[in-house]
Amino acid sequence: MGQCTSDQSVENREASTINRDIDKRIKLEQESLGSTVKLLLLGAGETGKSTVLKQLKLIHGIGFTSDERKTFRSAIILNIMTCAKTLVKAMAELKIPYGYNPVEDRLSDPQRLQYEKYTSRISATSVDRNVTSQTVQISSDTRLNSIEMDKHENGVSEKRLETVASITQCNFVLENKIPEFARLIEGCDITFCFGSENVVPGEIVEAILSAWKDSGADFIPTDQDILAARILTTRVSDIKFMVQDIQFVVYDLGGQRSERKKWIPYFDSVQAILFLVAISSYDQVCFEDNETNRNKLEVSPVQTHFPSFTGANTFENASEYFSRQFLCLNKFPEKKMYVHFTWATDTKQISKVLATVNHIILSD
Ligand SMILES: Nc1nc2c(ncn2[C@@H]2O[C@H](COP(=O)(O)OP(=O)(O)OP(=O)(O)O)[C@@H](O)[C@H]2O)c(=O)[nH]1
Ligand SMILES: [Mg+2]
Repeated sequence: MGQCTSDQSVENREASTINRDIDKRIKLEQESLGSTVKLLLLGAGETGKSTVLKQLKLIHGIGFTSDERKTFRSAIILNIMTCAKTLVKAMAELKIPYGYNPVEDRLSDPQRLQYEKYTSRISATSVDRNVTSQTVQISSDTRLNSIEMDKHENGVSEKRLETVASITQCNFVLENKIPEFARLIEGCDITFCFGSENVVPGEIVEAILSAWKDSGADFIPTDQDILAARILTTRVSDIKFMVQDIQFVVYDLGGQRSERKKWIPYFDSVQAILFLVAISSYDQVCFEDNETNRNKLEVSPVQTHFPSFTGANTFENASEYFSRQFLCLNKFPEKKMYVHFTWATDTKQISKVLATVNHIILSD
């Protein structure tokens, strides 16, 4: 009995020490939460939320670990291959020859516009839905090794199409297929074909393929390559950083329809929501590059998709119109809404916007 009592008092003492520790931790967390600014990155899929999170890592000096770079490397290769599949299909359907040079070989205007429209949709339609943070992986699978490459083929061939299709249909990257893939699309003007606004812009595809030829599997993506990489978010990730002695925590949530049910628990004690919209997706064309934009606005006038838009079909008018559409949705005038136009993949531009956002939050 005596033994029992003494055991109980030891247990009680231990329990109360643990309780005290827990209370202390909760108090500390509450104190630190008091000076924490919580932000959510929300918006539909492929609007640039994860890109902004990557930018925050760069801007606040956190950067990417070598494991992260390896994951992005796999994602980039898979992105390129998936885009290439669409590209090769488009070239076949529109009868655009390999070796096509957009400057010297003028396509007929309707053919060119149709092609531009087709390739500008690559980002929206052809990204492999299986490229998620969980599934990106490299495999040296040799099942497809027997594919015979038609290296010296000129012009579009069924065989070439089939080869790209088989290389890209797997849910993982066949690393040993990269050099073959590089040869396969050697005949087309990659920069033009991929454009500057697709999931992986042409310049990056070109750089990656040439790096691959030079360094084989040693290719490590740069920060800019990583900003262009597309990995669909299925896991919430966050980043913490300090601004003027205040801790910011930013959550990146998946924007695909199936992911949006995960948003609800994150609304507690949120200071601001950064809601991202891809302005180009009014019909899946790009707004960022002035020259291309203006061409594409001609192909796909805003009024066709938004009949209430009555202004001249210009970039400025359309931007102003979309901004008004969003501001009108605010049902709570005491809650302020600010609209910023930016390009999430451009670190300089995005850091200016984020500085303004921080300023607004801290002065409220
Ligand atoms: N051209 C252009 N591309 C962008 C921009 N922002 C993001 N991208 C690209 O668009 C693709 C999708 O961007 P993400 O940041 O992964 O999109 P997300 O909103 O996180 O998408 P989910 O995770 O599915 O919700 C990536 O390949 C980015 O590089 C932009 O402002 N301009
Ligand atoms: Mg994302």
